[in-house]
Amino acid sequence: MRYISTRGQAPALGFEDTMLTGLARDGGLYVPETVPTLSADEIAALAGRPYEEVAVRVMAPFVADTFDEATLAGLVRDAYAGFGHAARAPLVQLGPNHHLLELFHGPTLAFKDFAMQLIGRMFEHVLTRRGDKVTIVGATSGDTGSAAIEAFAGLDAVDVFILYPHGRVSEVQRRQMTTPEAANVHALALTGHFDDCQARVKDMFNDFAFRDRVGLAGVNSINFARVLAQVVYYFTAATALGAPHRTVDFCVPTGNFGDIFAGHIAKRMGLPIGRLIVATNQNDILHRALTSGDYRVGEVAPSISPSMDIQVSSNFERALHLAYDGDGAAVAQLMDELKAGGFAISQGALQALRETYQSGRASEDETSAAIRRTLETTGELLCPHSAVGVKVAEEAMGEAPMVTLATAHPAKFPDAVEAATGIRPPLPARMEDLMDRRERITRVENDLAAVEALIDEKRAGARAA
Ligand SMILES: Cc1ncc(COP(=O)(O)O)c(C=O)c1O
Ligand SMILES: N[C@@H](CCOP(=O)(O)O)C(=O)O
Repeated sequence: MRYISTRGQAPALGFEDTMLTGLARDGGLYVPETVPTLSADEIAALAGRPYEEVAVRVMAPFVADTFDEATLAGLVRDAYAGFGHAARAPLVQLGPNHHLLELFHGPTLAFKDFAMQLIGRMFEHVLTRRGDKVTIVGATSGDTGSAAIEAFAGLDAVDVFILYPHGRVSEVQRRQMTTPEAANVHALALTGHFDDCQARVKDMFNDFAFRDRVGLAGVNSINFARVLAQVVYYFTAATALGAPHRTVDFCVPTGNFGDIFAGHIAKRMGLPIGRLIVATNQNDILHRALTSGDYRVGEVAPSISPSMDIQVSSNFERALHLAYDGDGAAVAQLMDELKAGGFAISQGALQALRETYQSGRASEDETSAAIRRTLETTGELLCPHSAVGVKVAEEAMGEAPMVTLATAHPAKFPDAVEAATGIRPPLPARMEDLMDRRERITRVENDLAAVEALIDEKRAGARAA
């Protein structure tokens, strides 16, 4: 399996180097050159199987040059052993044809744990074999960062630096990042919003001198390994609802477009997904782009679903690469235009996108109302991101069963949930002292040189200790 850059100018790589490389050297994102398919019989055989078994069946063809099946199975088993639900990603019925896929039973209470718990182990395995060490940099609007810090804390072969937007994540998210004591993990509070954090991370990858000197690696969905691990739950959910004999729709709370792009990969593998519905909050650039064909960046407006407060949606580049039939030069041109504020999607590419994606948005009031309504009608307490998904899904219901992804636990966003319902969701017992733990807060300006200097300083400090 070879992976190629969406911009067509970087060398093709195998899985191992794709995972360790992060951003392609031409600024693009790695995607599989061809997507392996599963036959209808192979998909049918996944129904009712344990999550770990489905994970191995789905991922093995993508990673075969790096992990044999037995090794992959071991990593997968260990990755999900700490999840708080035997099904790992249980389905809960919300209505006659509407199901919620609960993706928040991992250690940091968000869907990011599905990928991060696994790639933490993949990195450790590969780096130990190579005798190598890397510096991971990541950008977070709250959940990627906490999941990465949990997954990589204490590993000898990695230093981790996570940029989060100062004052724009929930207190639980911030404390999950700032209270771990392991010396190799660092949360840096950047003055700005998530797009600034993500832009500085990409700048660091594009600063080849810095990149090569510190051995830069990424764990955002820049890294295709992240997306791959998220493909699995589309299979467990759809087969539980009758696939491959029935088509299933998915509604996905969306920001950086990684989770929904994982659904696109599942569809290309042969899973009969009807519609992939992009659900955005008031930062609705993706909804506007799919509706009008114009992808134009506006101000990031803070919302009660802060993890989706994103305007420059990284993985949309991967969807564009497919929609432009793999034309790297066309994608590179659009990304250049994006630097000046936005771009128009060609008619052909827009049509191709709309064959897979539909979209909707939820305002702040609609999100709160969805939390309240869902509690009253089903007893399920939603986080605000999942509520955005439920609201959009309810408006888009069709003939096929609908699965809305519940991307985080309500206890990560207690203020928004309490404001909507009067109920303040408690943290699980193992985290109940989170609010009493000591925080390490490091501020940094939104400036590439300042961020790189801070990372250099902390790495030097760690080496001296
Ligand atoms: C809770 C939650 N929901 C939804 C999203 C959006 O997912 P994606 O960025 O993959 O579109 C995020 C951020 O990634 C998130 O943390
Ligand atoms: N919502 C995310 C933003 C980063 O997304 P990623 O999937 O590219 O890591 C977060 O919680 O950090």
